[in-house]
Amino acid sequence: MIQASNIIRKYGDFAAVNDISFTVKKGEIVGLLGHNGAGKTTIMKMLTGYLEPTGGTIKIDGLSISENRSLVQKKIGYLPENCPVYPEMTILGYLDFAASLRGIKKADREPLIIEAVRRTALKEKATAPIATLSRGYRQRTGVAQAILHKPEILILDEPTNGLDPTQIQQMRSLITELAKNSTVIISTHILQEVQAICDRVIIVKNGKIALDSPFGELNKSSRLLIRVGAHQDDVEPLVTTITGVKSVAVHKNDSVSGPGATFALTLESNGDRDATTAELARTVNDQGWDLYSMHFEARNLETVFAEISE
Ligand SMILES: Nc1ncnc2c1ncn2[C@@H]1O[C@H](COP(=O)(O)OP(=O)(O)OP(=O)(O)O)[C@@H](O)[C@H]1O
Repeated sequence: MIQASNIIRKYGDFAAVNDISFTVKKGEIVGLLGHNGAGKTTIMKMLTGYLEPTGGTIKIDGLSISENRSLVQKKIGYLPENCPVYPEMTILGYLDFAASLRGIKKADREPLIIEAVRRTALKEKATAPIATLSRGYRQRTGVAQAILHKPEILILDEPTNGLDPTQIQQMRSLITELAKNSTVIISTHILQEVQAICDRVIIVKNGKIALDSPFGELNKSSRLLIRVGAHQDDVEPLVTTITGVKSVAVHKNDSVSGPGATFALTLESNGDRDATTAELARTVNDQGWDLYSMHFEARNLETVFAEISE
C-alpha cells in the first residue's frame, strides 16, 4: 500500500532523512519511534505529500506521490504535530472548513462531518468553540479532520503529545478503533505507545532506519547466553568453530551468580538455531565442562531501543 524507496530529505546540507526504504501493507498499524529530531515528522510530511523528498520515491497504491499529489492525498488523513485547530471556531465550523479545504462539496459535507464527530466521540462538544475545549478534545478534533474524507491511510504525528493519562487512554482506544478500517502510521517517542497500539515498529535514528520489525519478531534475540564451568581461553576458540555462531564474548551480568562464567554468543540471523544449540551442548559435554544454564537473552522494545540508542 505504501512503498518508500531510498527517500532522502535534506535541509541545506543536512540530511534529516538519509536514504530510507520501507513498505507498509494494507491494514498494518506501524509505529515510527525515535528520539526528538530523529526524522519522524520529516518522514510523515513526505508520506502525506506536504514535503518533497530530495531523493527517492514514495508510492501509494502504486501511484507516485510527486506525480499524483491530489489523487494520493484523497487516500490519506493526516494529523500534523500541533494540529492547527482554530480557537474561535466551533468543532462543527472547523470540520466544515476542513471539508471545504479538501474540496468536499457543501451538499456532501453533513453526513461526513456527522460520521467523523461520532467516531471521535465529539458530539457533546460539537457546538462549543475550540478555545473552550481541553487538549484531549482539541486533539480529537484534529483526528476528526483527518478522518473526515474516510481515508484508507491515517498518518498521525505524536497523537498523544501533551495529553493526560486518561486522555492518552482515550486516544489509544480511538486509534485502535480507527485502525479497523484504515492503515495507520503513528509517530511517537514513547515506547509504551507503540507497544499499546502498533503491530510493527520502525525505529528511526539520525535519519536512518535502525530497526524495522513486527512485534512478534522483536522478542527473538539472536544472543544465546551460556554459563559453563570453563575458562574464557578454552571456551572462546572452541565455540566460534560451531556452525551458526558469529561471535562470542564474556557476558557480565550482575543478576547471574553461581559458579562458572557466562558467555554471550551472537548467532547468525539466518542460521538454524536448534542445530547450533544442539552442537554447542554436545561440545560442552565432550569437553567435560559443567553446563549451568543456556538460554536466549530476553528482549523487549525497551531493551532493543536502549541497544539502538547506545
Ligand atoms: N525546516 C527545517 N529546516 C532545517 N532543519 C529542520 C527543519 N525541519 C526539521 N529539521 C531538522 O531535521 C531533523 C529531523 O527533524 P524532525 O522534525 O523530522 O524529527 P522528529 O523525529 O519528528 O523530532 P520530534 O520528535 O522532536 O518531533 C532535526 O534535526 C530538525 O532540527
